Amino acid sequence: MTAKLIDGVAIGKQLREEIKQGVSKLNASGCKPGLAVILVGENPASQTYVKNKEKSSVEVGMKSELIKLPATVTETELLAYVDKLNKDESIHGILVQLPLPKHINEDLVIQAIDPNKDVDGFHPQSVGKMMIGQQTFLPCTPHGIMEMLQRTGVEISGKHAVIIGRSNIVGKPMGQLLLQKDATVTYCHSRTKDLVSFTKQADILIVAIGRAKFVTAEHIKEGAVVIDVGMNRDENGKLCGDVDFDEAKEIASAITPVPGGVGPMTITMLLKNTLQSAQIAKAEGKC
Ligand SMILES: NC(=O)C1=CN([C@@H]2O[C@H](COP(=O)(O)OP(=O)(O)OC[C@H]3O[C@@H](n4cnc5c(N)ncnc54)[C@H](OP(=O)(O)O)[C@@H]3O)[C@@H](O)[C@H]2O)C=CC1
Ligand SMILES: Nc1nc(=O)c2c([nH]1)NC[C@@H]1CN(c3ccc(C(=O)N[C@@H](CCC(=O)O)C(=O)O)cc3)C=[N+]21
Repeated sequence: MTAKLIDGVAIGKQLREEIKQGVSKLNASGCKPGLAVILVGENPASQTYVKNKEKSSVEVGMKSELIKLPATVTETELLAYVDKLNKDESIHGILVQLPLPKHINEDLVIQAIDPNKDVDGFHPQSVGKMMIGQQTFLPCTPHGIMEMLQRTGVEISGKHAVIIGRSNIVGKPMGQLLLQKDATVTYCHSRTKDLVSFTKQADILIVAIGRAKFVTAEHIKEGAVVIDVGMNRDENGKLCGDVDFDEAKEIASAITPVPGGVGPMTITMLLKNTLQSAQIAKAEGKC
């Protein structure tokens, strides 16, 4: 069996067309949605993602502001930048690229972001609202995955979704969103014993670990839908996911590639959240 490819670029493109129309409507009324990204340090991978975010936001007609700070920036200085962006009426979305250097308390920085501008959906208020199903900004990667599943016609209700990874930015919220759509959810992580026994039961397998080609044929049930969140380099320095794509595609019914799967959807959802934030500001007479 050869799996159907879930094309994040194509699905993202469709969505970005819709976003572009929303942005141009706002622009015509004199309100330009603005996204600010704070990047601390010189991590080359982070720089690529941040560049992609900047390029994409400009493509849909938004204002994009990149604030690059040295790895030596103090927590106090960083918090002052966040505060300035909180007060800046031309900015509707604030994203602080993670991870931050060890001398900075990540939780403190995330909590400092105005929840109304928390387009990453990482603020405790956003997380809490998501948990109880209230309207809020949803974290971009899991939200993008839900869009991909829905737009591919994958049935979620009653299915067993198994997630490998329990980070605050991917694994944990992923489980919540699937649960809200009536999946039965299992979380696996580094302490899980006999991982294969769980993954083999998955109708939908979401992999967010950060280890190149960790998931192989033996983990996957025939006909499963496999979503690969991983962003790694293989032994030749080539970008690859957490799933061994060549093996998995013979067993799965549908699968996301890396690159070209979850990554582009993450950025698309960031744009969607920023547009939504600007629309709310507009309705409140603040844009
Ligand atoms: N495409 C995109 O848009 C995005 C891609 N990513 C990529 O996704 C991957 C995961 O990111 P993130 O969630 O932030 O990563 P984290 O490092 O924060 O979390 C990794 C998770 O995987 C679990 N894990 C690690 N090793 C194993 C193992 N051998 N068996 C089972 N579970 C394991 C960890 O378990 P434990 O909790 O026990 O330590 C942890 O819960 C990375 O490659 C990252 O680059 C991330 C965000 C967005
Ligand atoms: N505050 C915060 N929010 C994030 O959303 C966030 C973060 N920090 N830190 C890092 C992770 C990672 N992440 C990615 C986004 C896009 C691609 C992406 O566009 N990937 C392309 C390829 C990129 C390339 O060519 O290197 C693809 O998969 O096709 C990947 C990874 C967002 N993250």
